[in-house]
Parts: sequence; C-alpha cells; structure tokens
Amino acid sequence: MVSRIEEESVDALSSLDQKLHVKNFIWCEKEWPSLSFDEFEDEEDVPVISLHEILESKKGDTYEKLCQLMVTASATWGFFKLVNHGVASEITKNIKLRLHEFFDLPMEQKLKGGRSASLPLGYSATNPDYGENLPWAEIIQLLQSPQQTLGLAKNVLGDQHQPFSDAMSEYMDALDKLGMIIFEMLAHGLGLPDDFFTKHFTEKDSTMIRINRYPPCPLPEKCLGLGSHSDPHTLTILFQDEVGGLQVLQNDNQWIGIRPVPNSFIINIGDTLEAWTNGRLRSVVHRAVVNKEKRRLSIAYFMSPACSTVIESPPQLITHDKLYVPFTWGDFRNQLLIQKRVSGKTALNRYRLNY
Ligand SMILES: O=C(O)CCC(=O)C(=O)O
Ligand SMILES: [Fe+2]
Repeated sequence: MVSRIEEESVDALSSLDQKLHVKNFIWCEKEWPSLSFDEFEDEEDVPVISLHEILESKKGDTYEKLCQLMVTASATWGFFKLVNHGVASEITKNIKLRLHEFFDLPMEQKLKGGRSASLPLGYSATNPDYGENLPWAEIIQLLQSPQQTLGLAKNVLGDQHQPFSDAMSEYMDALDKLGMIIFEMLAHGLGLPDDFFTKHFTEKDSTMIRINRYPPCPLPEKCLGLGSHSDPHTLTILFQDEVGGLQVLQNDNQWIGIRPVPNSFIINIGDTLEAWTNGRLRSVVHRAVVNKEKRRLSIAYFMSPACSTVIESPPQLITHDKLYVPFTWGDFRNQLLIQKRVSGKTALNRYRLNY
C-alpha cells in the first residue's frame, strides 16, 4: 500500500515539466540505508591528518612522517580528513553562501543553467539518466573551466553573476593547489619522484566539480542522496557541511558514518589512482544518506590528469601481479560518459587483468 508520505509531491526536485512524488525516489530495498545520517562511531572514523607543520616548509622528518601517514590512510581506508590544510575559511564560507543562494532560486531560473543533451554538465534537479533509484539531490556539475562556470553563472544569474563566478573560481583555484600538495605527498610517501602525479595535472581540462544539495527528505529510510559508488577520477577533495550524511563501506561490508569536522576536507582515492598505484591506494565505495529536517551541502572536487595521460603503474609499485592494463584517462573518461551510471567499481573492471 502506498502511504500518504509517498504521495507527497517533491517540488524542490521537480523540473517544470516533471512533477515528482516521494514514491519516485524510493530505492530498491537492498539499498535502503540502515544507518542514519547522524550515527557516528564513538572514536575517530577515518584518520585525521593536519598539514599545519608542513605548509611553510616541507622538508624534514615531519614531512616524511606525514607522507607515510597519508599513504597508509589511503591504502587502508581510501579516505582521510585533512585539517589545517591552508585553504582560508573565508573561501569555503563564501562558496557555501553563494551556492545556497543559487539553489534557493526558483526552479525556472536554475534550469536556465540546465544540462544539455550533448553535455552532461550544468544544473540538474534530478538526474534523468538514472531512470529508477533517483538521487534525492540537486546537482551542479562543471569542468574546472572558467568559461564553463561563467556560462552557467551568466545563464542563470545574468548581470548579477559576479559574486557566484568569483566564489567558484576562487574555490577551485584553492582546491587545485591543495590537490597538488596531496599528490606530491602521496608520491613522496610511495617512494616515487615528487612530481610523479603532478606533472600530469598542468592542463586543468578534465578536473570536475560536483555540488550536491540534498533537501530535507520525508522518507530518508527508503531514499538516498547518492547511491553507493566509488569515484572514478583520481583524487576527490570533498567539502561537507556540518549536517552529516556521508557513509563509507568498510572491509567487513559495514557502513560507517563520517562525522563532519569544521574547516576540514575529506580526501578519498578514486578508481584511476587505485589503478595507477597497482591497487596500493584504494578507491572505496561510499554513499550519501539524507534526513528529515536539514538540507545538506557537499562539494566534490574530482582531480583528473590530462586526457592523454597513460595510467600505468610504475615498476616500484609492481610488488605483486600487475592488476591493470595501461589505459589513458581520456579513454576511461569516454567510457564513463557512455556508461552513464556506475554502481560500485564496475567502470574500472574493464582494465583489470584476469578479470
Ligand atoms: O555528499 C557526499 O557526502 C558525498 C558526495 C559524493 O560522494 C560524490 O559527489 O561523489
Ligand atoms: Fe563520491
């Protein structure tokens, strides 16, 4: 029997020609989250790493130790939290403000920045490609490209676009710099030349940003903000607000909630970096759950190398069987565009040897 809640209409996520009801967002039963958005471990969930001591000078024992810590966290958890990371809190405060202003606009206006058929980028209220298991989220997806950001901003905000455009480009520039620091530390910790990864990130043409805003949901036990997935890219720098909802799948197949920490970023390894390091660093499945009372904002910055970059594990990391055939990021990216939706890490399996 369909309950009254399920009949409720969902105006916040309905495009103009698409009237959606709560029942349209109900996921198949095996995906229903048993852990709610505010359930966390008593102890620390994933490791917390502070860059405080090394932002000024990256030499010495402290740097060595932190690089090792980062590699260990990435190899065991695939996730860690970064504090004292050097990104000014004004930058994150400002982008939060501007993004909420954007999402608070009438649907009609936001849809002026809507995704077009040929490019799966821009604003979307629900992802129409998904068919079933609709994510309970509004999403803005853009390449790290000033032109694309400007395009979206001008289409939606007209001559009022400047504060939004400035906040976005300031945020992306800051995250890009942070990403380079993390890549250098990972390379160093893995015993590779410090620029092993960063040298492939000079063109910013395929790094992407995805902004998720999850409205309050009357039926959070049967809906999901974002279903279980791994990030196909290389490295994700995720900002989440103070609400909570990110959950990570552990080795024992149990979900664990990632407690929000003010002024922190969550870093996770993507499929491409797992392949690049011959499985040493792990890309781990995660999801976002929603809740009845509070809207939630998260911003995922997906770092990607130039499309021509060949993703091939260096000999230093082939200490056991080679797990993946070499592939270019461009090829993988094209596959992702065709495949539309991935559940778990299936996208990477096409390059897996002996699979
Ligand atoms: O909202 C979150 O915490 C998770 C977002 C995420 O995993 C993604 O955008 O890939
Ligand atoms: Fe993700």
